[in-house]
Amino acid sequence: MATDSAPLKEPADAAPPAEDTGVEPLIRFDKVVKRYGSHVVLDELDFTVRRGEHVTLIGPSGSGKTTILRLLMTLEKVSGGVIWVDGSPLSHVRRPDGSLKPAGEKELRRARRKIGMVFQQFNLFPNMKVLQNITEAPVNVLGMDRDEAEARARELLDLVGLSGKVDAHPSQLSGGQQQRVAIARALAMRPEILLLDEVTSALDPELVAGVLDLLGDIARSTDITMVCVTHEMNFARDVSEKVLMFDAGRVVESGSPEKIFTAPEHARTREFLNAVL
Ligand SMILES: Nc1ncnc2c1ncn2[C@@H]1O[C@H](COP(=O)(O)OP(=O)(O)OP(=O)(O)O)[C@@H](O)[C@H]1O
Repeated sequence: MATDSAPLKEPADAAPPAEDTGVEPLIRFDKVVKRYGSHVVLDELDFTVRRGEHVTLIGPSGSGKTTILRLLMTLEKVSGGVIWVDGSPLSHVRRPDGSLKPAGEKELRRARRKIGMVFQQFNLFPNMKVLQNITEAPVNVLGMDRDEAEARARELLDLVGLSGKVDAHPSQLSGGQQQRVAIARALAMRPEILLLDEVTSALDPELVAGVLDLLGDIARSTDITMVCVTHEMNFARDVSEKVLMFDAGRVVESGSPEKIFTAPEHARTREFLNAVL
């Protein structure tokens, strides 16, 4: 992974600005900048996600959607601005005087526990059986009792329709089944936020609908907050309450799926949707 050597800008204000509604959003990007060398990928990006909301990020290739998820997963560090999660800075820690400084690896690891991510390429541990893939992080990161972790893993495998595959290795599963295990693995950490990064892009076409149906069921039956990057516009329409259209590292338009897909206001949104729909 390339590292970003650009110095971190100190945020001017250590308190998150209040929402219009008076309710602090679960996620707030506050003038977030991400640079790779001189390439500015996110340009003073502001957006919020409410608790329990399902938000889809759309936009052309290279507009910064995956970067946003990687920043939220603390796999990357911001070059400027602050990411707030549940009223606390994700990207920073508070000094005793209330000012903020960039978070170190330890704080980032702690922050990561609230957030689960499912990747395009599944990223399962190939040498571990399905059950161990799911119990590994709860046991070793959260310190959960192994029996409890296994009981939870079996419940989750039931939820994703794979209770018969407890002892299989990932290589013995189809792509769709591997992605279901990856979803169970993310949920095993009981995250408040689930990040989905083009989770069906690597699947054979006949497996896509099953995985999307499962995610739709999870969205409807839990109170988890979801941020999805997807090229599946029907999924975005069915599952999300808010769609954010990105271009060149900024939100050019946001709104309900109905508004974005049927009456987009911005020319870039219309161009993008004409190309993908
Ligand atoms: N580790 C890295 N080092 C250098 N540049 C990077 C790195 N990661 C991403 N980029 C650049 O950042 C920009 C945004 O990438 P990102 O993957 O976030 O876009 P995206 O909107 O998710 O695109 P896509 O829809 O194609 O996945 C791209 O120009 C990409 O080349």
